[in-house]
Amino acid sequence: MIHHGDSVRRRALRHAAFDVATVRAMEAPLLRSGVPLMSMAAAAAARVVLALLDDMDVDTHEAGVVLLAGAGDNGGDGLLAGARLLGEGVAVTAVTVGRSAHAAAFSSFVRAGGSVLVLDQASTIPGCASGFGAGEAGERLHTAIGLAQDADVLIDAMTGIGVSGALRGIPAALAKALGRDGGVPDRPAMGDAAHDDDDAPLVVAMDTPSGIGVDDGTLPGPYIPADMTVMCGALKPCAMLPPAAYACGTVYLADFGFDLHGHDPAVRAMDGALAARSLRLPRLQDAKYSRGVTGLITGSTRYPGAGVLTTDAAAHANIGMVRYMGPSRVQDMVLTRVPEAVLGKGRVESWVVGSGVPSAQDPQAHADTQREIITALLAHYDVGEYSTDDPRDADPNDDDADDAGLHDEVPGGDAEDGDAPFANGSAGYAMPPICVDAGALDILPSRVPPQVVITPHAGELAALLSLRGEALSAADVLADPWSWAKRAHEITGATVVLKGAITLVVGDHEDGGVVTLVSGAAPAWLGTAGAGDVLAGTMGALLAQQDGELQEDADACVEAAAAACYIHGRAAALASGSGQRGWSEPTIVRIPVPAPAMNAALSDAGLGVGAVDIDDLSDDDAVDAVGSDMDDDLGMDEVPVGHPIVAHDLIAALPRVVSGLLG
Ligand SMILES: NC(=O)C1=CN([C@@H]2O[C@H](COP(=O)(O)OP(=O)(O)OC[C@H]3O[C@@H](n4cnc5c(N)ncnc54)[C@H](OP(=O)(O)O)[C@@H]3O)[C@@H](O)[C@H]2O)[C@@H](O)CC1
Ligand SMILES: Nc1ncnc2c1ncn2[C@@H]1O[C@H](COP(=O)(O)OP(=O)(O)O)[C@@H](O)[C@H]1O
Repeated sequence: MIHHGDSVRRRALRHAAFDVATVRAMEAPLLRSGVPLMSMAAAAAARVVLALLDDMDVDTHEAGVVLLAGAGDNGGDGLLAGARLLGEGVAVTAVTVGRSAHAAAFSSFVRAGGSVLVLDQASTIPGCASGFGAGEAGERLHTAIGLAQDADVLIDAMTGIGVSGALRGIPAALAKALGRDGGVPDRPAMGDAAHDDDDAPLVVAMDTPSGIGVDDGTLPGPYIPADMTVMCGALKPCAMLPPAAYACGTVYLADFGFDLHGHDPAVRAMDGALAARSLRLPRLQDAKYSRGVTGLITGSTRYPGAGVLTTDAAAHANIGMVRYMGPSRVQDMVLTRVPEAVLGKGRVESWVVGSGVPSAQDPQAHADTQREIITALLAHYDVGEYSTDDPRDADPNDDDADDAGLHDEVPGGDAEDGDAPFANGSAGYAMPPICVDAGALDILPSRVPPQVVITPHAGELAALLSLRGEALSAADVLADPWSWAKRAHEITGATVVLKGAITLVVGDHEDGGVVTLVSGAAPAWLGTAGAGDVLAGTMGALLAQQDGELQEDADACVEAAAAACYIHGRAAALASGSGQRGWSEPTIVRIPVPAPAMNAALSDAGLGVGAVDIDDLSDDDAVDAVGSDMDDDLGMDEVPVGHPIVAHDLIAALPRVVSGLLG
């Protein structure tokens, strides 16, 4: 729940995304009281385009802008933005893609001197050609594509939050020719990332790139990847969720003053302040045990390095001690790198299992004792079968592991004082939090409590769900990661961390339902072998320093898991020196609401609020007031590229990230 208060609201605007129904509910009171949202959106977009032209060193009087205008209010926003740009001397051509166009916005555009190219044969736009034959329609489409390709800037205002499903008809044909037919934008992440093809126009999307899944973050068909998106009023889920977030480019959020109070976001993004809440500052009376101990059953004779990386990462992520369990060769390697690691069983506040352990498909799996030990441990987290009933109603003592006598075999228990935390058949809900990674994912019990955090990448999530009856490939998961992460949480009960450039964390909400946090703090240099092992170790450390709260507080599981991802990402950023990120918070473009007298005058003139004539807003009311939070220079070329890193660079950076967040 977002509460009011200016700084809270501004942070929420940057870090909370609301679904379309909620955005419509937030805009409704403003529309009812006559606030000219469309003009404000247009002013913000025009401001961004002018700053972009300035950044490109293109004189406004020599600039060519093509605007793809749909028939709805999104097209209206674009047409009014076009009128604004015409007023600044920019040559703007509107390509109308629907049968109609927003009447008042269209007339403003034409009166401002804009050129129009109509594509729909059945167009009813006043004063424009219509009823032309199929041949001419094809020629017009061809002309529009050529114009768009030659433009300095292409404004995509075909569809916004009113889109339903994949683009069809003329918008689909344009998107196919000018953009992509599904799939993630194929661009380098680094350097002049926003624009690696000097001949193509820069694309500014109005509210959302046309054709993307606004509420679910999918790319269901043709769309035009945007270099920048000027989002109206509040972020939508597509601005945070992969793969659609990669199609939004840099996001500028036009702040209309929506009251966020009482509206739950669909998705939230991690930031440093939220991550810091999951870091435990040492207390005066602390010793190594009270700062948190993580036990690791990771690495194997086949993949020994994962034992080293997970243990080393955990030891560097703000806890008091690490315990390592694994084959003797790996133990030796761990001790060489982490001499402070304690070998063998003992009391722990969290576990990390599975990194570097062969999965069932691996020919070596049967020979690996790590799998057996992990299986025995995980049996203690088994809280029953998945059903549509509340899993917490399951009998916590109905534990097959007891029958199998596995409790005696489970590593752990307190070697120092004999007080084994889970050797008494206690309920899975009371077990220490555990990160289940890589090779342990296929031995996850059917149903586990939320303090079980699973950390699959797309391929591993597909395999996990396939074992539970969903026939799924990695490509399926990558195409709709949020749905599949939610499905995995629903089926297993675990807190799900689906790794990627934007990592999704899905878990239980304290009020019931599901909560989603995203973290995209890392540059793409993080895609390197062993990075997942470092995340698992970091996760274990974050889970260990929650003073036992995770067994009580489902929200805290999601936050601690997302904090680990964020800290891991920040470590990659620090280690690589790169300014590129999987996800960046939007720049807020503040748009003061025009004076009530102005609104009254507009109403008197019979102009519906979504149909404000651009001429009725003075510069003072809109355009000049817009730039207060936005630099003229968009700084597109100034993001440092950084350099490649290896997993150990990440580990070395972890303490500095912790200190930066706590400081
Ligand atoms: N939130 C805010 O505060 C503010 C919101 N504002 C703006 O309003 C926008 C929402 O406007 P909206 O409701 O008119 O819908 P919009 O996005 O123009 O789409 C409708 C058009 O798309 C078409 N279409 C749909 N699906 C399609 C498909 N698959 N393939 C092809 N075409 C498809 C559909 O065609 P039809 O289905 O009718 O044939 C119709 O023409 C919002 O995004 C923002 O820009 C600002 O003005 C002010 C503040
Ligand atoms: N393009 C990218 N940008 C940012 N982070 C990435 C990118 N690709 C992968 N990552 C991150 O790198 C890590 C890779 O983990 P994983 O696939 O398990 O690797 P490994 O098995 O080699 O350790 C994850 O934390 C993931 O989020």
